[in-house]
Amino acid sequence: MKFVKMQGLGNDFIIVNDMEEKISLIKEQIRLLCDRHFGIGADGLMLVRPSKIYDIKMLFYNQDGTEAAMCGNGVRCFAKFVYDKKIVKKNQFDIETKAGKISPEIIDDKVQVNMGRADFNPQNIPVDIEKNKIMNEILSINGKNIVFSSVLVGVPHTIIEVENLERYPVKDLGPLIEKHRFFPFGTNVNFVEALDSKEIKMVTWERGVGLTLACGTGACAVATIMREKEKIKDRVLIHLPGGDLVIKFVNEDIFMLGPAKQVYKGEINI
Ligand SMILES: N[C@@H](CCC[C@H](N)C(=O)O)C(=O)O
Repeated sequence: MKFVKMQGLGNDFIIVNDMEEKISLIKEQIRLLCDRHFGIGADGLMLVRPSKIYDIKMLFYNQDGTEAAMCGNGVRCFAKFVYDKKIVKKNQFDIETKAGKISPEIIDDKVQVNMGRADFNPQNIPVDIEKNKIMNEILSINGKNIVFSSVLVGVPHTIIEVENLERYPVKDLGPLIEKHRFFPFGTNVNFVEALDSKEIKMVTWERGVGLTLACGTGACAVATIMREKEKIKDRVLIHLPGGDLVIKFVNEDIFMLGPAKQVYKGEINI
């Protein structure tokens, strides 16, 4: 199988042009391909498929082989891949994903993506709490009360504001919150330190992966919740361990701007 390895802020992906490869991968194969010791190594894998409704279709799988509806850093890499390989021959186009239409624009070595609107409806996220919005709710873990907010940006995200990101037990709490009973399909968990009204520092414990260097949908979710709390306005610079993303709002649409780079290409027996 031919593949390309790409990364967006260190969130790394295997991309397979399935219009040429025509493969069907089972969960265990995806897990093995993403394994950093026994496979290629990646946070996720994407398949390029033809679309009947938009310019191209993206299928996304996490490192553990589970499918996710969307991936923000992934979609930038995917867009750069299909544009560079001339699979799509225009610099602004529409991608069919399981989270609906996602519209990227290639701007030099960066990709700006219209990620659509965030969904606050707890039934859609989903979160098992009977409220209209999940803002500043409390969950208890090991006797510790944690204040959280949740939103759907293609995939479920939970946001926890902390005073000092470096000192917060992200690795201990991340997996416990990811699988907390409030979240029937699990959740990505974003730990956030607000620097001021224009800059935010964050780190994400990703559902189906663990700690990653960056999360694009996570950055959009964090910006959405911080805007809802009136802590930021319509534009914010987000610092993630792998680098920076700019998130801005045009009306209620979320735009994400960031890099996407090919690391190498190769061939592997599956
Ligand atoms: N890395 C991603 C999110 C990928 C999906 C996520 N792990 C999930 O299962 O929801 C991003 O950049 O958005």
